[in-house]
Amino acid sequence: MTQISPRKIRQLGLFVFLSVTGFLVIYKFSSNEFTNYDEGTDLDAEQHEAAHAKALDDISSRLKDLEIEFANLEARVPKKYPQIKSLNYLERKRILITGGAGFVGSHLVDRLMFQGHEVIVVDNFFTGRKRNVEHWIGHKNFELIHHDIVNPLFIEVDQIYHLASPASPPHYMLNPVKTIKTNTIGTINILGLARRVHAKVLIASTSEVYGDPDIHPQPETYWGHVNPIGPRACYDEGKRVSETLSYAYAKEHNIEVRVARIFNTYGPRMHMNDGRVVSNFILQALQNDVITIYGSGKQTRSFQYVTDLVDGLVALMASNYSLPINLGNPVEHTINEFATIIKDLVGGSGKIIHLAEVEDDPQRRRPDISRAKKYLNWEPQVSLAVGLQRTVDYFRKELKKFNYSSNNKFIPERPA
Ligand SMILES: O=c1ccn([C@@H]2O[C@H](COP(=O)(O)OP(=O)(O)O[C@H]3OC[C@@H](O)[C@H](O)[C@H]3O)[C@@H](O)[C@H]2O)c(=O)[nH]1
Repeated sequence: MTQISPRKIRQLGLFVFLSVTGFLVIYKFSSNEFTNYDEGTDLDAEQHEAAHAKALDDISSRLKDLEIEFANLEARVPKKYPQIKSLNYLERKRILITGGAGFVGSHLVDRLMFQGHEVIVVDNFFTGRKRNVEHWIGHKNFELIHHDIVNPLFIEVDQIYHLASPASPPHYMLNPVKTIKTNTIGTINILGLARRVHAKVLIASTSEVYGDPDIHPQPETYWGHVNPIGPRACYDEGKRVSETLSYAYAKEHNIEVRVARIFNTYGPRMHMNDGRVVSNFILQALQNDVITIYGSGKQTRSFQYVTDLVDGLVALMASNYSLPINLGNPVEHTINEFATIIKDLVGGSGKIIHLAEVEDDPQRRRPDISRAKKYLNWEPQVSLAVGLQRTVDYFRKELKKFNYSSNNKFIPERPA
């Protein structure tokens, strides 16, 4: 497409503006004449009004045409993109990210785009959002496809990061059958694609495969303690099948798979409606609302900042290590402690309260990251204090946008 400079666009805008104004002046002038002439004739008022209405219709349809023309011209103004590395033909890869418009996916998109690769995002926008990747839309290295991976996909790629699935408990519990389909049929479709085009594939699994663990911290060799018919089963069993499928395809069809078991992750671009503990507590504190702990608050979690996870995912894809690898931050906190950390960081006058506990809520969770350290030379770099501050800043801005369009308080989501 021909590129037009912003200066030329401004000139064209001015031209359109002058044309419309000129048109209106001429119309006014001629309609006065018409009225004057009219006074001296037998034209009745009805004809007179009809003539005016027609002229107005003509003007408004011409204005619409000009608006469309102007929008087309605007679309041709080259967009400013973040600076990316330039890779030669051999180094540059075509990389598919399923769920690439989601929270984690979009940060991975940024990383791979900055590295100079071609990135194709596939998302059904169930929990992903266009605005997470909008800064790349139109870039020659970037493509966004609205597609649900429950349906097969036919494209040519070198690598696939398979991240598509709702990850927050209230979201994956909302439509459990769909969550199972995404993690089973969706994974089959992705592994089938990897097989056809000989792509290396990384499957995003989860710490939830360990269920409510009776081994602590959790090494990858632990087989887990999962309730197969509980409310979380659609996700944790779905991900377990996803892992099983990966190794079955690797064995039977000789494809290269990588499996990341992702522990609790937080950071900017989490949805305000995410419903997980980090976004809920921050949003509650920012709005001087009560901070809602589910159950006793003695359950523990270990939180990793999203860019640390992205480092781990990219290192895992690049590695030769094919068994599952935990990616998480081993610094562990009770949810009670975490509520106090957020309250101290954000301030806010809301009390910390306890609500009913969530069914099958894992009581302890902390990754053993010896494998990641040994095989990927990876460990988290961003402290909780730094990561949380960035996340609080992000949600503060999001709330401002929300309050701009609504005067209501934002109420974070809860599991059903
Ligand atoms: O408002 C809240 C939200 C959550 N919680 C509690 O905080 C803890 C963490 O809950 P979250 O919803 O953030 O996340 P969970 O650890 O239950 O699940 C997560 O685990 C790992 C990831 O792979 C998944 O994305 C997600 O399923 C739980 O004990 C939960 O009950 C609260 O006390 N209050």
